[in-house]
Amino acid sequence: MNDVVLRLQGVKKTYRSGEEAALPILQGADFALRAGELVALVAPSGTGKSTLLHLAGLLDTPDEGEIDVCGQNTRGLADAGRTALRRDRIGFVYQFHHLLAEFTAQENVMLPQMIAGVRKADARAKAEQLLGLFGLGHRVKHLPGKLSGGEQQRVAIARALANNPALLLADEPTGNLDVRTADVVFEELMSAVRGQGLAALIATHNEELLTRMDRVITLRDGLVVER
Ligand SMILES: Nc1ncnc2c1ncn2[C@@H]1O[C@H](COP(=O)(O)OP(=O)(O)OP(=O)(O)O)[C@@H](O)[C@H]1O
Repeated sequence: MNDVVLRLQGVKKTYRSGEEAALPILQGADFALRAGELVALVAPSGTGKSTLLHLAGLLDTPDEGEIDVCGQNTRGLADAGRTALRRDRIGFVYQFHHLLAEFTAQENVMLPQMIAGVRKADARAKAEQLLGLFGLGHRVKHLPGKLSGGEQQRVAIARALANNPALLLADEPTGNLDVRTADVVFEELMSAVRGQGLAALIATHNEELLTRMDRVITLRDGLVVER
């Protein structure tokens, strides 16, 4: 069985803007992530962590190289195909929660499901189940502005898991929280990922959490290397 959920081969990405010198970030990156694997991406600021996550999440396209998600090659995939693959297979968690302020916690978790065509009652039940998993059963009707930072980030994680993705990508998911809350939320994120057998690639600066990951990778000279 091919259980590789994400594969990058020879991925290159250079930023070019106007008169400025071209900025080569990824220069032939290779990486494979298997189902059930939890991998940390730890690298100095500006070396391309977000770039790598955006490419893996099909939010941007490489200049060269191949990116496969769940065995599907994404080169030449039209926008609609990329959007569908992203919606159905990939969950994203960012440093800042990006919840919709005018929707309740529950509605925020329902939304991606309804976009994917899930019936409203089922989306609501799934949202309740996920929010319960993150200890927010009593907060489902709250607007994001009425939740603490840690609670907001838990809702964002629940939203990322709502469509049962095969791949979770997280960019400093607890970077905006105080140390103690960050540890608790990170722990919950990891147990949800493990519980659902997902593959996860998580960019983090938190060295203490790394012992609980399966592998740690870094970026060196535009390449992915094991740390
Ligand atoms: N859209 C863009 N256009 C031009 N340059 C960009 C663009 N996005 C990122 N960069 C530059 O590419 C480099 C890598 O950025 P990236 O955000 O991937 O780094 P990072 O490792 O995630 O950094 P940090 O840890 O600080 O978030 C940086 O120097 C950044 O300024």
